[in-house]
Amino acid sequence: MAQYARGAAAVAVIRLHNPPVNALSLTVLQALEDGLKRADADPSVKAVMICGENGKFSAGADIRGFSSPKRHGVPLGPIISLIERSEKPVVAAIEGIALGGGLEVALGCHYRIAHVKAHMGFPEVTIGLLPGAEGTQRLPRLIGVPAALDIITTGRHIPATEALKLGLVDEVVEENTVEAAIRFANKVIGQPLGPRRLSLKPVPKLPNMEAFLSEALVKVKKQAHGCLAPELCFQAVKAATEQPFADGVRKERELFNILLTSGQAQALQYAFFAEREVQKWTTPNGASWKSTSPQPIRKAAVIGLGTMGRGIVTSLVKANIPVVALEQNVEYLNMGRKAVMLLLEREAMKMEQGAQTLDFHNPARLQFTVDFDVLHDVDLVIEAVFENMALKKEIFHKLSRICKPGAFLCTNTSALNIDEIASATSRPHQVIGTHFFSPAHVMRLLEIIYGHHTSPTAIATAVQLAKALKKVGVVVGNCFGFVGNRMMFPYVQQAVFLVEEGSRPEAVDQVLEDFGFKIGPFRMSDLAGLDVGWRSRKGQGLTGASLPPGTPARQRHGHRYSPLPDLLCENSRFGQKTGKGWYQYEKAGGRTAKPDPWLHNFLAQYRDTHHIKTRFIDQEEILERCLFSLINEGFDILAEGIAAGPEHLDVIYINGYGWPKHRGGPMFYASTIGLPRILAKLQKYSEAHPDVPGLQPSAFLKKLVAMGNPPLKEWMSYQSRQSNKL
Ligand SMILES: C/C=C(\C)C(=O)SCCNC(=O)CCNC(=O)[C@H](O)C(C)(C)COP(=O)(O)OP(=O)(O)OC[C@H]1O[C@@H](n2cnc3c(N)ncnc32)[C@H](O)[C@@H]1OP(=O)(O)O
Repeated sequence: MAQYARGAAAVAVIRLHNPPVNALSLTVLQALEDGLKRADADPSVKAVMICGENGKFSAGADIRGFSSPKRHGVPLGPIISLIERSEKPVVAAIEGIALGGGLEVALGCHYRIAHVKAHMGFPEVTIGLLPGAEGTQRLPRLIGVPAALDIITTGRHIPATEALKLGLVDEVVEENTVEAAIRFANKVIGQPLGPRRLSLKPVPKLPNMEAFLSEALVKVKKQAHGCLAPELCFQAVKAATEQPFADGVRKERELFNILLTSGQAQALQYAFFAEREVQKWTTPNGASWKSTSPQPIRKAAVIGLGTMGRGIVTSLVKANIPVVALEQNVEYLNMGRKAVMLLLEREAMKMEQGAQTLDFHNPARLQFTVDFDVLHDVDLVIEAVFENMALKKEIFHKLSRICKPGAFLCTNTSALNIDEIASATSRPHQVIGTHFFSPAHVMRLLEIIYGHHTSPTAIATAVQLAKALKKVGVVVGNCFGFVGNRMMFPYVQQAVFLVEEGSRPEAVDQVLEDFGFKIGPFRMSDLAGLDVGWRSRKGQGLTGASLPPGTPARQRHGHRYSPLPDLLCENSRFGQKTGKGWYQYEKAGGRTAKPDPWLHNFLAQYRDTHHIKTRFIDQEEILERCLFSLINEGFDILAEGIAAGPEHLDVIYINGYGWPKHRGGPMFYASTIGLPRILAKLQKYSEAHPDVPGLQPSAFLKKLVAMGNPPLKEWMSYQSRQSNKL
């Protein structure tokens, strides 16, 4: 609701009230409208001030309302017009946040006063919509087209200081914003309101508007990766430059309705709530976020300053957590220190532009050492050495001797068994997996893996750490590859099989990039380094010296196997770092992938050698075999209780694996395709390839189809009460 009260002297106060973020539900809007009418009708009221309860102006429309079958339009626009038409000055007092419809309310007001710590923005684009309560028409009139386009098409939040520079707010205050706004309202009583009504203002002209808009459109499309909302946001702002306000509003409404019914909005809104849902972690044995408090992390350590360790140190420093960075010898330490300092300098430059500072020259905040004993007083250690079980166990054994009793011991691994690592310590309950994604100071995902003995406190602390690092932490169970990589294995395997059968890396990548992945599986393998998987396969005895003599080239343990990635490595083609992999690059370390005739010849010879009849493979088969095998693995993961729900898999894929967010994650995508169709296609492909287990439909998928294809929210109620395999 919105509370109406009389402020000092002649100012009426309307306070938006809908915890926790004062979302503009229908009740709030009704109360806002009633408050405005009451103030208008009361001759003793000379000005109105609108603010929000609990130090937050408003996070905008109630997002859940967009998927409600009853709601299709936005009733907010007419209320904003009502505010703007008021004959009494209306002042917005912006504290905390004014987002989406919240900012649109503020734009309807004649004046805006913001607290210095407040943030504003139009994040609608991130949930597949556009500012549909006349925001696309008012903002360019207030701050000009370039700034408005940037804010509306990116959805970024801007701090109050930037808002002041742009002219979005009239004043920024450090004191009590509500009191400042009431004082301000008293001062402007009686001043003409015409110039303050944004709908009456012309959009500021640019000398080269047409050229500016064409360039801006190219940029917007390039960054959209198939997402519709940024381009429609652009179209709405463009309409403001071409049409009078009322026609622009009509265009905005038309574009808004296209987005609302596009399916992408639903997917993005699902992703918004899924990200919040996974914070409320639970484990199959009943531990949960509700009953567990995290321990404070006042000091942390990182072991290993390779690519991952460097990014993790940078993340911790950015989060203001004092860090000890440890390497095995002085030579590696110096290399690592240089690389970390470079990363931090770059980050500091970015942060200074946003008026924040980064303190990393102070040894009390960042210390480099080769001495394990220095770790005696840290609260948490993140081991980030390369994937070698023996080495990790040796390190954990040492840590369990040196670290203080309460310290948590985290391992940054992408696949190794957390329990085996924990078994090397005397405190397995404090051991937990923290799988960072590269580059670790950029990527948002942190996969948090609990082992058999991991305590709920260790989980809660790792989740809290993720939050402090501004990452999204997803808690999952322990199995080979955990959730993300386990689902990735069949996907990459299918991509390689498709190339064996007649496709080309560039054709497979193109299909998946057209689907919306930032990067296809072959480009991704080249980027990550083909030697990483090669080392892992050698460790598993799938290739290399430990392979028993006489093992068929294309079979392992009775299942189909492709030696193609191993053969590339044997030819020293490790991907970007060597300038050759599935593609060729301009030089070692180059980034521009070009199809490689050498590889095409090599594939032709390979197929001849193994008597594989080359066939044409269409886009549908490429897409379905890659995606449906990944989704199929997801159903097994859910059935085993490795993840608490499909949202977890989706959040992992969106934030760690470049899955297009506007498709809502693999499991949401499966729900939109329909499980019966996925099952039928998997059945078809597994009949054609009976030696590929990844194509054999998961029992849980079959069960859900048999239960009538229930909505995603209900899937887990059909999972038998089976805890994960540990
Ligand atoms: C046309 C379209 C119009 C007019 C619109 O206004 S569309 C909505 C535009 N606004 C947004 O997209 C804002 C979305 N919210 C956020 O970005 C963040 O929640 C926040 C910056 C406002 C606060 O972040 P934080 O402090 O980290 O808290 P949470 O994100 O965890 O949120 C707290 C709970 O509030 C729920 N929430 C937040 N915003 C909305 C909203 N607009 N509608 C409905 N519910 C909202 C959020 O889900 C959290 O609740 P739980 O999930 O924990 O139950």
